[in-house]
Amino acid sequence: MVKICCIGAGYVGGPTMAVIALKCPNIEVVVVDIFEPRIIAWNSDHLPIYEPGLDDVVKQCRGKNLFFSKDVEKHVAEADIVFVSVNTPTKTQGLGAGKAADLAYWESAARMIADVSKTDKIVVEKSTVPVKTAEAIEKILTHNSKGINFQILSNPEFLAEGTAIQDLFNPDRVLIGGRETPEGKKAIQALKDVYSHWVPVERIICTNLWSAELSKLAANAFLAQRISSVNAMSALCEATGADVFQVSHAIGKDTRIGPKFLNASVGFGGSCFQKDILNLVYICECNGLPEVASYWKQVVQVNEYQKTRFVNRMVSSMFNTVSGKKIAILGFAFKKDTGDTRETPAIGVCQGLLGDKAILSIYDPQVSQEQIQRDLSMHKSELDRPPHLQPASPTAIKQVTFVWDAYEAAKGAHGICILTEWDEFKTLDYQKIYDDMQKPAFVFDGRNVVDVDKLRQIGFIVYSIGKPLDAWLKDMPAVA
Ligand SMILES: NC(=O)C1=CN([C@@H]2O[C@H](COP(=O)(O)OP(=O)(O)OC[C@H]3O[C@@H](n4cnc5c(N)ncnc54)[C@H](O)[C@@H]3O)[C@@H](O)[C@H]2O)C=CC1
Ligand SMILES: O=C(O)[C@H]1O[C@H](OP(=O)(O)OP(=O)(O)OC[C@H]2O[C@@H](n3ccc(=O)[nH]c3=O)[C@H](O)[C@@H]2O)[C@H](O)[C@@H](O)[C@@H]1O
Repeated sequence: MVKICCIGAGYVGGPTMAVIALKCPNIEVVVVDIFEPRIIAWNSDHLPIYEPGLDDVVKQCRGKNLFFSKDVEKHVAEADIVFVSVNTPTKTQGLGAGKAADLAYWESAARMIADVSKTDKIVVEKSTVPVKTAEAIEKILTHNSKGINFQILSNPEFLAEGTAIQDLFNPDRVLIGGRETPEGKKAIQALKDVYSHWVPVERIICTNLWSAELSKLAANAFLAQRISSVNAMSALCEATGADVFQVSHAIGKDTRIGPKFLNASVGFGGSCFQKDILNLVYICECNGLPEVASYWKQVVQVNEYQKTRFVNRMVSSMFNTVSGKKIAILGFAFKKDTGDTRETPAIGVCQGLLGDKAILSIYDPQVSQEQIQRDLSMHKSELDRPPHLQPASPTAIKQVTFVWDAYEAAKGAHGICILTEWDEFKTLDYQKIYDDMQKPAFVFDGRNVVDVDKLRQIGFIVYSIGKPLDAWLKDMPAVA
């Protein structure tokens, strides 16, 4: 029986390995992690991450050919294929701080693989890494290899959170990069054999190592670039009376452009877009390509601008101050159908409002109070670290309360601010909400989920990104 071990039981390692186990009953899959609470949760009825369909997949194979363990070394030693799916956050100190990927967790995993291995292994880069990482990993493995043959493959993951199971069941493509030697080709074939249990062969793309590594960074950069492009247009729409929804629809009908990823928003979030683009920027700079670097950097800068613009719009609409005013924050996760808050635009928006002394009442159906406290009180560099390296208890912020209901959040509020596109926000009883709010009552929709005309009829002053402005907002001072 082929044995797979995956180092890192996070958003990628957990779901990806669960699907491999489900689709390949003849393969034993063990997911290992140094953070014990996560392993305990994977072995319980309350999985550590919320992902539609995941519970079902895990229930079907856990204990049969899918295992979660903290015994990292034992399972790595026994495996034929070792996936490495550990954190690769942005470096916060030293050379390349603020841009380069921090490969410390990857390096320590590689050293451990070299130490404990007694048989030949295929080591698979599942984490998103800078192009040429495989070369460094190869050096670590071969310098300590005691004659063991390691083949390194790059197999970047393209799943999106909230649709991870669907994406894994039916991927647009699986990408495998490897050395172009006979041993490299054999290793590529071994991994291809795993995926071809359920992925049509024409969707399995095999390349050299560097193309696979760079394609992952490029894919995320292209996706984020589309969002920043449409968000840049949203600012122009507000200034001119055009409607960004109509503009997106019109341009998306061009088959060369396509309709996806053209939703204007308060900004993109998630653990990867920003870090991967900054990493790309750093690689360009290191390769003497400053113009290419500054092109991609602009994607992140427009994203920052969009969040600032949103906060400024809120404050200026509400008589240029939100000091002492209650604002209901609906949604904190970086997108719907996940409880993940990494790099969520909600952090920047809430911090902006708190900076102007607002009182926030936050509701999100999947994010815990503790997580929100951490996000609002801890420094970004602390949040990017693996869980076992984060401070245990965050400082509570007095101006923030947490509620488990959108109506409760909005009671007595001056304004509502929608930061995640949860479906339930589309169907709230906005008349009831309006009746319970201070007047004038404002809605700031950072995800374009509400029916603007209907809410204006109720009496709300509505700001919806990239939509023609309410007469009230037009009279307010210009925003950054
Ligand atoms: N979250 C996502 O949707 C996607 C993430 N990626 C990439 O996948 C990688 C992992 O991301 P996530 O799963 O989101 O991170 P995560 O933070 O959810 O999981 C990483 C896990 O690795 C563990 N870990 C770190 N060092 C370890 C070590 N030496 N030994 C054992 N366990 C260790 C941590 O405790 C943590 O549980 C990153 O490189 C990311 O860029 C790629 C595609 C999608
Ligand atoms: O490398 C990764 O981590 C992953 O990053 C993204 O996946 P994810 O961040 O989970 O979610 P997306 O659906 O891409 O959304 C990212 C952010 O962009 C925002 N977004 C998305 C689409 C859009 O049109 N507008 C928009 O503002 C979302 O609300 C969210 O905040 C990519 O879509 C995945 O292919 C990739 O594997």
